[in-house]
Amino acid sequence: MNRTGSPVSVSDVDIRFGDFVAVRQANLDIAAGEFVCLLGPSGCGKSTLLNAIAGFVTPVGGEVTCADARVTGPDVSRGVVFQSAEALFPWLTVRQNVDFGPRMRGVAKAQRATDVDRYLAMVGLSHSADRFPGQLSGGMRQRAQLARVLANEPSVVLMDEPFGALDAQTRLVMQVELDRIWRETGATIVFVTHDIGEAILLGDRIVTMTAGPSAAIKNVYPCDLPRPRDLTDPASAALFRELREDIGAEVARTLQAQGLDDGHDGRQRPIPDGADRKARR
Ligand SMILES: Nc1ncnc2c1ncn2[C@@H]1O[C@H](COP(=O)(O)OP(=O)(O)OP(=O)(O)O)[C@@H](O)[C@H]1O
Repeated sequence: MNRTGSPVSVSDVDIRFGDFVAVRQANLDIAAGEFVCLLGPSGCGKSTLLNAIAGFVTPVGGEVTCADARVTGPDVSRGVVFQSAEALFPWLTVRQNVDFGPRMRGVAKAQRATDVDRYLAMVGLSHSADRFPGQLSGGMRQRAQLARVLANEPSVVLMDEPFGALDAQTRLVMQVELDRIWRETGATIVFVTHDIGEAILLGDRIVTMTAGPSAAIKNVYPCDLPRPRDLTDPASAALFRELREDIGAEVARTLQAQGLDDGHDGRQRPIPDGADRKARR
């Protein structure tokens, strides 16, 4: 990739949908080349904040800047990888999907061929270049989506639960691969997830959000554990517990607001004696 990562700045951002306040007063400075994970309970506003950075959603207050330029709409310099691989064009092969952006941008054919081969190799899809998306597994489709985004040489890659629909084993492989690809490209990555382990495996910083409506940035956890990371090492396990308490408190607030409070506070409780034990086996 020719471009290096760009810094992103979210300043006093308020986002509304009609009367509904989705995000309020969000502030976050992301350094060039940093990997930041946005973590929070379902429906809190992670995707909404990511969409504001992408330029799909316009804040009603504050601003988002990328490389010091105000974000006013989508741009190829900020590539988005979605959870659903339906973002791929089903009528094009993997190679044609990856080639699409550079072709639209008028990159010369010979250059495109070299670049597309490079990105397909980077995501481990060289052998499937001539297959159609419908002929790929879920993990392969997400690799293809990532290659298609990288082919546009973005300085910022925005990922919205990209591995959320994958089985646990494939997800683990993809997390390791993404860690490697991020280091190879130097892109800034903002990654939305509700999976605490995934955030610890990937993030330089983990940003938690409060439950919505009016979601706010709650805490920022620096994570400088050596890579590749191991969730079973004591430092990771301690961070996992801290994050579980943080997110658990927000889940409890959501349940309370919905009148569904079960006393859940993010802490592990002992398994009660009796019949309940059977249900948990
Ligand atoms: N286009 C929209 N119009 C109206 N409300 C919206 C719109 N997009 C999102 N919302 C609302 O904003 C809130 C935040 O949604 P968002 O998708 O950002 O949450 P999330 O944290 O990404 O959730 P999940 O983890 O379940 O994907 C939700 O209450 C949602 O219903």
